[in-house]
Parts: sequence; C-alpha cells; structure tokens
Amino acid sequence: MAFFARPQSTAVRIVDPNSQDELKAPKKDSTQRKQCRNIMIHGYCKFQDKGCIYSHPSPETPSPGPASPSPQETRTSTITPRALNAPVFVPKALAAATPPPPPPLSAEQPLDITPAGTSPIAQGPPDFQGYEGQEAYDPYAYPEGENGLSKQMEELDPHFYDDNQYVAYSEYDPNALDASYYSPVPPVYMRQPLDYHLYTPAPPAGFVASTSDSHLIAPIGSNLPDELQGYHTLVPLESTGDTVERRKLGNWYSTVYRAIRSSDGLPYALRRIENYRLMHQSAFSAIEIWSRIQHPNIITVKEAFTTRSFNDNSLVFVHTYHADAQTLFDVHLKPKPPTMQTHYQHGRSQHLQAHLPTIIPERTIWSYIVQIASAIKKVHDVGQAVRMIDVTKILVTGQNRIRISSCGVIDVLLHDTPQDIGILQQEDLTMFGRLLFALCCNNVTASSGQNFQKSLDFMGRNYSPDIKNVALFLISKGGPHRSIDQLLDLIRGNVVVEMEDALNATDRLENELLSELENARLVRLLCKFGFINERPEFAREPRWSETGDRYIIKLFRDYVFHQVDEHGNPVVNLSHVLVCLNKLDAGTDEKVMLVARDEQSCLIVSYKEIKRCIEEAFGDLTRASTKHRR
Ligand SMILES: Nc1ncnc2c1ncn2[C@@H]1O[C@H](COP(=O)(O)OP(=O)(O)OP(=O)(O)O)[C@@H](O)[C@H]1O
Repeated sequence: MAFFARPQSTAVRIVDPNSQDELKAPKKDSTQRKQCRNIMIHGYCKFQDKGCIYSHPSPETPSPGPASPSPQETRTSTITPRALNAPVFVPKALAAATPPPPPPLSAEQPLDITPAGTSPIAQGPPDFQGYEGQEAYDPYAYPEGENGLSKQMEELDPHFYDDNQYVAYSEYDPNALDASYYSPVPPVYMRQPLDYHLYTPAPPAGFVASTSDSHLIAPIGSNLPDELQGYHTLVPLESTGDTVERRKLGNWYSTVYRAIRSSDGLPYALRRIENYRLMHQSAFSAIEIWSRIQHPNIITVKEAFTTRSFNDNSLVFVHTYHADAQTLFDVHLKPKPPTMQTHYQHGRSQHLQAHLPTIIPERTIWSYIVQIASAIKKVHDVGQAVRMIDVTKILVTGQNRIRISSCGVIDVLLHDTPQDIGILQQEDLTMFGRLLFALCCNNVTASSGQNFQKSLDFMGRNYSPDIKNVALFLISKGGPHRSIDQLLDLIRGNVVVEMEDALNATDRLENELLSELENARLVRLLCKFGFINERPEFAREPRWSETGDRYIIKLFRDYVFHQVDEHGNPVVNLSHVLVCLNKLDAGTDEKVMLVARDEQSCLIVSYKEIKRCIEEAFGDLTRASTKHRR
C-alpha cells in the first residue's frame, strides 16, 4: 500500500484477528454451539456429514442468513462472502440466453476476503470460523436454481432489469457509436476482445500523406472555381496577386493548389499551368508512366487534365499532397527577414539584425545526396528522366526527408520537342550537381561561371573532400561512365550510413508507436471504468454497484484514483495509475488490497480477477446496449 494511507485510521482496526481475544474467544468453547457459516452463506454445508464441527440446523429450521450479522461481524467485515456472491448483472431479456456465471476460480487463484489489515500474504490465512475444511473460497459458485441459473438470479426484482429502462438513455444509443466498439454480435465481442486494427482505418491504396492540416481556410475573394474535374475546395499554396513576383516554369506561369477530391475526400496538390493549350492528347502518355513510379523520394503523380474552369486553357497535374511541405529553397536558401533585436546596454534601443545564411550540416547534405540519387536511380531504371532537379522543385516533407516534385510536368509541356533519353538522363546528373553546389554554398548560382572557383573554395573550407568530389563528378562533362550507377558506387559508404540511420529511425518510431498502443489500451480500460462505475440508472439499486463484480471494480477505481496521503490530501500520481492499469490490462496474478469506503473491511483480489470482473460487467452492458436491435 505504498500509495495509500488514511489520515485518521482509528476507525479501521487493522489487527491480526488471531491476536484479538474477542474474536478468538468464541472459537474455544462455542464451536459446537455456533451455527456453521456455510449454512449462513450458502444455505447448506457440503461438509455437514464429512466432519464439519459446527452446528447444522435440521432442514425445517430456517437459516438466519447474512441479513442479521452480529455487530462484531459487521465491524470486521461488512462485505460478506454472500454479498460478493451477488450475481453479475444480467438484464431480464438476456437472462435466459446468458450463460451461467463463469466457472469457479482455480484453486491457485482464490479471491481472498479478509478483514482489514489481515492480508494472508503477510500474515498467513485468516482464522475465520466456519471456513475450516472448506475448499478454496469461490465467490462464483452459486447454488444452482431450477433453470441452471443461480438462486440469487431468480430472486432479482424483474422490474429492475426492465428492458425499457435503457430507452431513456439516448447517449448510449449504440447506433451513434463506433460500430467496431459496439459490435452487434455480443458473443463474438465477448470472446474476441478489442483489437487495435479496429481503431486504425486502413490507409488508402495509394499512399496519401498526412491530412493533418485539414483546416485550411480558402482566402475570401480568391475567385477560384468551386469544382474542377472532381476536385473542390481549392486553396492556393503560394502567394498570389498582382504584387507577388512570379517565376515561370519553362515558358509558363504555374500555381499550386491544395484541393479535395470528391471521390475519396482526400487532399491533393494540383499544379496548374496557366494558358497552356494542349495540342496532342498523346502528351499525357508520360503521365501514365509517371503514375506507376512509386518511390519514397518522389511525389507521386496521380493524373493530369485540361480545364477551362479558370477562364483560360489550363493544364492541371495532380500530385500526392504533403502537408506543410516546403521547398529546399524556402528551407535553406531563402533570405530570412531580419529580426528586431533589443539591446539594454546603453539605455533601451532597438535595431534590426540580419539573418546570416546557415551552413547545412555535412550529414544533412549526404542524406540529401543519397535520397536524390536513389530517386534518380529509380527513374532512370524505368527509362525516364526526372528533368527537373531544382531547389524550388524538391520538397522537404519531414525531418531531412525530401521528395522530388513536379515529375512528369516537363514531359507533357515539351512533348512536341522530343529529346534523346540518354541526354536527358545526363542532364539530370548535371542538375543534381548544380543543386549540390547551391545547397553547399547557399547560393542558387553557385556553380555558374563567375562563382565557380569561389564556390569550390567555400566547399573545401566547410565540407569534406568527398562532397566536393561528388559535386565535381556530377557537373563534369558527360561520358560513357557518367551514370547514376557510377555515382552510387562513389557514395556507397554514405548509402550504408543512410540506411543505418533510416533503420534506427524506424526502430525509434516503432517504439514510439508501441507506447501509443499502450495508451490506446489504457484509454479503452478507462472507458470501461466510465461505462461501469456509478451508472445513474442503477443509482438506487445497490445490487448493481454495491455488491459482486461492480463493487470490486468500484473499490479498484478508488484504489487507482482516489487515494489520499497521511494528511488526507489527494494523491495525484500518474505513475501509480499507469502501473495499476497496465497490471490490470495484463491480468497479472499480483494481488491488491481494496479497502471499503467506510474502512471497515477490505478485499484482497488479484488483477486477474479484477480484469475478469470488468470484462464481464462491460460485456453485460454491451449485450444490454444491443438488445433492442435484435
Ligand atoms: N505535392 C505537394 N504537396 C504539398 N505542397 C506542395 C506540393 N507541391 C508544391 N507544394 C507547395 O506549393 C508551393 C508552390 O510550389 P512551387 O513548386 O510553385 O514552388 P515555388 O517555390 O513557388 O517555385 P516557383 O517560384 O518556381 O513557382 C510550395 O510552397 C510548395 O511547398
């Protein structure tokens, strides 16, 4: 009980009953006179003719039963075993269909019931008169009734479990809740507990990146079409307007929008090429090839179409949307606005502080090289060329995760001027080299004539010779040996490092996910507690909450959440909660002592037993929640 201490514990007599004279006294001389407790509890004693030394009334003599316990019994244990034997809740309509209570606990898993402070673990078995000769106590071994149901079950007030009582509680309407959680087939649900896959919808066939920023608000007056070939809710992903300086893609202006596809409700990136008249439908053949190229460093091409919805002849390319993506230019090269610095040294003064460009760490550069090389390899292997390797067309979609965007666009735009694919692939490598210069030197024109030597010096000072060699290899004049495979040979040591890092990252993410799975389990358990504990419709019915399984669950809830320290202050200890809930979820054999709120009694039960109680009580509720549908 590391987390539990009652402030004024005088009311609780935590003593070994063996040491209590008044408890022992009757044992010495009254065993023959005392009524056998099995009679009081179960109505009969199966050891009556097998040596039980207590008195057994003749069949005509009515048993006093548990309703009139002696004052002494009330003090030491208000939770009588019979009270614990109260049946699990079974709604009337289900009573006939519900299987009888579960089989008795095995002898190794007894449910201990002990007066407060007399843990059998610490002090050996309690000395309860009337229990001698009895087998391991079994709280679920009800005397059988005529229909195979327990006698207590037959005694239940039929109105208490009236079917109609559920109608008023619309918040428990199973139709309004997650169907996977509230399976309409209770027996299956009972035997097959919740699986995580029920909660995580399968990803769509073609991977679509995060939809987390689904709250984009379309700018008012953007004058965009409401609907466009099955896409709606267009939002520009870049600044638009007359004052914005625009760059051309080839000879055309382009704008990227985020839009929702009506058929699947997912966001996509739409690149619109303005004022482009498509001459031949065959230009779209490249899109078919590109849509089959799936690679982690290439933004997938979905489709392309022409439209007049923008009041011009526009060509639109649809790509996978990556939330919060930024171009390499925006991340590394774009001059940052100066920030206001405050100096207090000579009075209070303020001045602007320019942001100096930061040098990209060598490890990041290598990661970029390996990722881009891998993408190029994929494209070249299928006989295509990327044709656009540029700091403004490579997106950073995660930590150091880059993807080449705009694939297929140039193929369509320049469809009428066919070029040798070998030359185009060589150009890919040259563009890759220029990109490397730009990233290392923080300058998009770093590889151009007048900057070239300065850039080489800069790279020599700030990076290892290997990076410089790779950059020089890429921008060198093409020859028969200059290919993506040769580049990969050149950088294979870094490819291995990149792969190790990627695997480590995967392991880390998996670990993170595992802890999220733990959280999911705990949330599910907490929800079950919420469903079971203190249900308002049973507020005036003590049998629901004050006896049997629900009572154990309620006391366990107190044990987990409502403990107080020695000063009576609430103990808010998340670790304790997590430890308890995890043990409960695992259903361990470890036992806990649950103390009644009046502190007059306690129960010692295993987590396994508590878990079973919760599952059964929750199962009763789920069965009850679906009975009107059947
Ligand atoms: N597939 C995509 N998913 C998410 N955002 C994207 C996607 N493609 C482009 N974007 C975003 O759209 C914006 C505009 O893209 P674009 O390729 O036009 O870059 P840019 O920097 O404007 O280049 P340019 O000036 O040459 O047009 C960028 O901020 C980019 O992050």
